[in-house]
Amino acid sequence: MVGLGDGRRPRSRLALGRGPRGVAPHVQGGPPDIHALHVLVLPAPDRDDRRTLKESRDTVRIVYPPGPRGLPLVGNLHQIRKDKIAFMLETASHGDIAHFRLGPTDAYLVNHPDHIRDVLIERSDVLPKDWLQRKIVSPFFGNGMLITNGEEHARQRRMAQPAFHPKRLDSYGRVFVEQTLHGIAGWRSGGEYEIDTEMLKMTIQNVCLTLFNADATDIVARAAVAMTTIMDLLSMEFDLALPIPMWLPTEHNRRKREAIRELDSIVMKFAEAWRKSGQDRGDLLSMLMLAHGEGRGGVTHDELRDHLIVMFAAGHETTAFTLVWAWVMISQHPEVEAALWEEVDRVLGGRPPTAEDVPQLVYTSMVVKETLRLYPAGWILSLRQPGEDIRLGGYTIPKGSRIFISPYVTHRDPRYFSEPERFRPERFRPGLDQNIRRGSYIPFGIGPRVCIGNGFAMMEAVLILATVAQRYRVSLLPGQTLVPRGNLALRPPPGVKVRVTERLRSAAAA
Ligand code: HEM
Repeated sequence: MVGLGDGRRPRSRLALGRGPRGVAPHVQGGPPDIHALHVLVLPAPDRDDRRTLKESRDTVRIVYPPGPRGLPLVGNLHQIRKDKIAFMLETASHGDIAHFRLGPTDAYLVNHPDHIRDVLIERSDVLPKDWLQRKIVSPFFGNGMLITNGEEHARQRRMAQPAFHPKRLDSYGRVFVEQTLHGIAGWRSGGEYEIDTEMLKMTIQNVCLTLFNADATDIVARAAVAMTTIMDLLSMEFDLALPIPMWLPTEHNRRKREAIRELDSIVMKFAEAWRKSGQDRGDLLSMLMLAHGEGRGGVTHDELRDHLIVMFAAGHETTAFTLVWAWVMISQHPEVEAALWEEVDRVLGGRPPTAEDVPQLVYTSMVVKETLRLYPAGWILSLRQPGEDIRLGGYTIPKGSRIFISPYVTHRDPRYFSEPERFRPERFRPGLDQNIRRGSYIPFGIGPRVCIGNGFAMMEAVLILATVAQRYRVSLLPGQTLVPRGNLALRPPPGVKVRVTERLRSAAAA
């Protein structure tokens, strides 16, 4: 018997924070028609996976780690569909490696920092991104960097890397601040705003101006709607473990196609504009366009589209949602708000920040890091799928199974973060942050697939927070229930309402 108890810990030690044993106080649902469809056409693993899983079971007696009980045929899909976040929290309470089923397929939630490092770093060569997930998102991401594996992934990553070089990031700082100032120029003291919309406007502009040298003013609203539609539809397919073939004439597919067309036309217009000017501006789009051209060993039209879509999609919502949660947390924690104001006033002395100020904005960075701990936009990493049977934490994980890692879950584990539900930026105070166990804090992932936009996002979030906090108090309007939605990204509910008050006035009133 392979160590059944390995790494297991008592259920009661995981503070769940979304109601008893992780059951969220709300229930999310999808349309029942698709669920019915799922039971009928639940996708089996592709032919190769089926063969190898059977081989694995014949040769190795599989001992499953503990996990939540599922139903015949659907496994645990019905629970995942009901509330994914609650399901993952509950699953983690079974142990460091917990087993569940996505229909006929074995799935594992890996929730120990050492095993997480094993999966994402040490064994990453035999743990590529999962085929089902790739199939679901490929109508949108094409063959872009988020979903490719092996040499193709390494090639795409090399191509994009120069756009994220620290020297380039410094030059992006000016854009981040200018766009924030531009965004808040229209604010009225005492006015009420939807902070998610405000943050999305800024981050969409930032990604377009820095990486594509393109002004996105006119497309912000359309892009945000199309992104939400796509993310909701793809997320629904994930919940059902069911890639809905694009040729099926369903309403779901019509909406998906329309939203993809909208975003395609947005990013390809950037490419057209570049073509007209033909100027190398040193941005990502210029690099791709100069390498563009079939037969020249450069990127093809499809590759260009896929690169642009991946960067556009991965590069704005994640940071915007992080900032929304940061404002929610700041407005609920007066001591954090006071420390933030003290820092921006002291370091900036009333002038707008620059990239050079970021190292001095220590507390502001701590606020961003703590926000990313409690509300990591990438709340579940892309699923990994062993290319061979692997041993992990005393168990054999068969080839073809699915491996889940959830920063949201690990970041709330009291073994690695004391009082995990409390918002305490202090844990990231330089010096203290060395106590954080490696592999337990992974908002950007780790290893060869770590977020390429990590430095971009941190600088952007710190500069936006500092620029706004310098001028405005952002207060959450009462009467809102803010339960995070475990979509592809961790989304705040739409329309988070705040009141903004000019800092000088609010100080006088205090
Ligand atoms: C707070 C903001 C962000 C968060 C929390 C975040 C989170 C993540 C995570 C967790 C991954 C790894 C997924 C995995 O291992 O499965 C990832 C990958 C990626 N991110 Fe980000 N991200 C953020 C911002 C950005 C930005 C600003 C960009 C680009 C401008 C970006 C582009 C990418 C790309 C292209 C990948 C795929 C990298 C690869 O597979 O090699 N992200 N991100």
